[in-house]
Amino acid sequence: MSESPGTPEPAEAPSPDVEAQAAQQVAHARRLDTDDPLAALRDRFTLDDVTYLDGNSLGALPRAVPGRIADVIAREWGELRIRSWTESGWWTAPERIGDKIAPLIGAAPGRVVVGDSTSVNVFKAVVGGIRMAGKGCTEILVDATTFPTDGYIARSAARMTGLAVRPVEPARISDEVTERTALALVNHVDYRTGALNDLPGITHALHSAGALAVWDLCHSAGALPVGLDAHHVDLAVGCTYKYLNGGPGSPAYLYIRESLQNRFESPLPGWNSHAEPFGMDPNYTPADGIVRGRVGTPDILSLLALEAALDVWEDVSIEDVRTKSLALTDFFLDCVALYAPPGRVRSVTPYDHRRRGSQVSLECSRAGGVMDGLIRRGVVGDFREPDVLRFGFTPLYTSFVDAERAARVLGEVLRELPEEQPEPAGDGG
Ligand SMILES: Cc1ncc(COP(=O)(O)O)c(C=O)c1O
Ligand SMILES: Nc1c(O)cccc1C(=O)C[C@H](N)C(=O)O
Repeated sequence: MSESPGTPEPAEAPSPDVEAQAAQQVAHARRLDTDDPLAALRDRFTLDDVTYLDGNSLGALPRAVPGRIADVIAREWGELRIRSWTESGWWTAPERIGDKIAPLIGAAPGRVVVGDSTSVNVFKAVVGGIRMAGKGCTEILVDATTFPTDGYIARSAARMTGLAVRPVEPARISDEVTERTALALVNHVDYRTGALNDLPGITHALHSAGALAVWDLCHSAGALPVGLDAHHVDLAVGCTYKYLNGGPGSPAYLYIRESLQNRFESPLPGWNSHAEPFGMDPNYTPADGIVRGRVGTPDILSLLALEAALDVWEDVSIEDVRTKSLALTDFFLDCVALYAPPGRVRSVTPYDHRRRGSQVSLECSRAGGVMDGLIRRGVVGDFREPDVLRFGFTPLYTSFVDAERAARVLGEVLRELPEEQPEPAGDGG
């Protein structure tokens, strides 16, 4: 113990014992990479010497994207110009690319449409869901731990439709839902802790009370099986710039359960969702099916970059991705336990596989400074207020060597940046 409170203790060097164990861990990581059936996919991404563990915020660049976008710009836009809406398939891209995402989230073709941001799709899903709910409904439930944008949009949607909003922890939703609940909006994986919520169980409980289930898949799509159709989810949204690697600001998607599609009344009924968009009818008639989820002219460059990014998934099973994700996060947690000075970090990500997404979040004092130190040494994760270090594992390109290196460098940074000491207690006078 330090003799003078408030004075940081000198950094401790790792013991020779830890160094020997580290050599063993490196060898183990190499073996795991050699045996990894997904290892070859890493070459399909542009990566460098940096250990990139921030794919849960912005996925890495798939190598196929720049060439595809160069062709879209030079040929489809530069030469074909307006003809590309039909000849290059621009007009139908939102549904076509929706069908490419569909198998990754357990949806049949015709249930996913791509376009707009996640926030805009949350608005469509929540208002569209409220419009389909029973007449006596007076409230919606919102995941109390949600990424903030969902909460902001849900509160605005509720105000517009005259319903109340009740924040509820995901684990309590099944007990809190009542016959007055129109729907619940829940994050599948918590952005801060990486905890995986029980989509089948919560969806079932909502349905038993007559409410709809609306899921935000931003932190699960592309990292683990979702099973939207199998679990009868009503509506879902998600972004494509994290584990789907679509690029900064790539368009989000909306899923509508097949049996609800022709009851879905969009709160943003733009001309692209009209049954006859070129009829120029002043009266609105919604298109059949998932096309109803569209709004206005799609962002073609981003949409086609996403389409090229999704080619990486050809022949990849989401179950294999999940197996690797759990192995990576297990291995990282083991390495952190070995390298981090005792008591300096605490995982807020569940150890139970059934409750874990594809990131590890470590609570740590001076987390912002610790993440700066990691980034300076070439390990990129991120920091979320007030004290969480996040490390995202993208099984398509993250290796076990990455996981070991990140934990080892974390140990070094923690030893160099001693814990904040509590203020000395005053004498009360
Ligand atoms: C769960 C969740 N929902 C929504 C968003 C963002 O929404 P948008 O794509 O509109 O920025 C994020 C991340 O930015 C998120 O983590
Ligand atoms: N969407 C982002 C952006 O436009 C800039 C920076 C970060 C993001 C993110 O995706 C943040 C992310 N959803 C999170 O979990 O914190």
